[in-house]
Amino acid sequence: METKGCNGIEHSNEIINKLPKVLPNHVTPIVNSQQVSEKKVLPVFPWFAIDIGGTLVKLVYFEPLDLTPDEIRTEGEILMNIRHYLVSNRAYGEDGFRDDALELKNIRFGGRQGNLHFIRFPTSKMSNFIDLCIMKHLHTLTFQVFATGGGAYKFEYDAVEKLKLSWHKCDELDTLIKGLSYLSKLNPNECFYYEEPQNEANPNKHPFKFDIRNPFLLVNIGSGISILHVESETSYRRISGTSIGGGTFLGLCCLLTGCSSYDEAIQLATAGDSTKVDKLVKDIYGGDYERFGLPGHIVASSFGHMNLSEKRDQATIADLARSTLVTVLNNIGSISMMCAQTENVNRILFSGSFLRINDLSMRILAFAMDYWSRGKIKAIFLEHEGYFSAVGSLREFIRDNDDLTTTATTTQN
Ligand SMILES: Nc1ncnc2c1ncn2[C@@H]1O[C@H](COP(=O)(O)OP(=O)(O)O)[C@@H](O)[C@H]1O
Ligand SMILES: CC(C)(COP(=O)(O)O)[C@@H](O)C(=O)NCCC(=O)O
Repeated sequence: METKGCNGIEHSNEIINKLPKVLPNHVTPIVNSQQVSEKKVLPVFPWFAIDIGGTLVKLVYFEPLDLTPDEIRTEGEILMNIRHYLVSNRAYGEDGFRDDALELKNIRFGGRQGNLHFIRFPTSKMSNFIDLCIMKHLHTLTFQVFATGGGAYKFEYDAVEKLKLSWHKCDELDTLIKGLSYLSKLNPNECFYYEEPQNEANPNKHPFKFDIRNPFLLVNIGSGISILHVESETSYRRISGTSIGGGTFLGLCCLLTGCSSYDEAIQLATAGDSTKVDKLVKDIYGGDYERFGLPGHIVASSFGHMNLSEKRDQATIADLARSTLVTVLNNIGSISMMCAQTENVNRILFSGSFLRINDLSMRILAFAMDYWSRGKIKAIFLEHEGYFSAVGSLREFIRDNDDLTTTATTTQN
């Protein structure tokens, strides 16, 4: 027999059988034995946090490796069940995935030793996920959940009324910086840049030694885009934003090419040629527009060829996908550049799941920042792309304020 799974997809019984059976509710909130220092009382396990975004739900789970005999007795069964299902699988039905390449092994988190796991599934399946939790009593594994992203608000009623959870909402931009602060210190390879972004075969990727104490621009490319001027770990302003983001790329690609997933859209874009679709400066000038420093190879008009039927006939779906990507990137690039210049910063960090499996976009952005700033502004990218808010939320859960002693100061643009 097949059963509706985590994301509304079919699970085989084999997987369902691995799911935890009804387990006692964790009725004790933040108490317990995990006293790592005299001052710090940590919550009971399991430790996880959720970021419910406009497109993707990101879930992080900390798997402890240093359980005390006491914890094994009280929490061991629950953790074994989670291990069985979450940690030993890479896919959960058709839509849920554990990004095992991103797993951080044997790290120190909140004074404990363990592995940090990264899991995602589409937000459109969130209701199915809640139903699955009810059906399989998954919500009884924990007492409280720390949630961030717009869905922390949107799904609050369901979480509280249907799952009977103590639901703690965290702001997605506060947690974004909190997560970035933690991972960039923990992981020496977290931040990186391309020395030769135009060299497709070897763009020369290097780790970037990032110091969060110097001001920088953080451009979070999710469904839409938020642009933050971060002055330190405890102070930032959301200076701008644009609705033309990752959701726009994916939505337009689905419309124009008939593709049905982000991975497919990126594959198409990688194979395509945007110059078949976009009108370049040289298509208009026959060469460069020298007087104002516009080289012939840059795009004068995105999709500018598509008014002509013969050009439309020549353009493949891959070309359309590539042009959609380049259009979105040109917009992100020019807004980011303007913001960096206005705010007088020379580092732009790009985060968000739009950059997942998207080396092409990172190279395009890196080249554009370098070219238009004449080498003054550096584009920096992040290995854990869209997971920072979830990690920041997990830090909120364990009240890890080692490097963020107060809630960040924020100002709306
Ligand atoms: N598996 C995926 N499914 C859908 N979109 C994806 C996927 N992987 C990457 N993306 C891209 O990431 C964007 C969402 O980024 P994310 O940072 O998770 O934002 P949000 O928090 O709004 O969900 C999508 O709009 C899409 O461009
Ligand atoms: C509303 C949002 C903060 C939600 O975050 P997301 O789920 O897209 O990561 C973001 O989509 C955004 O900043 N949009 C741009 C809105 C604007 O400034 O025009």
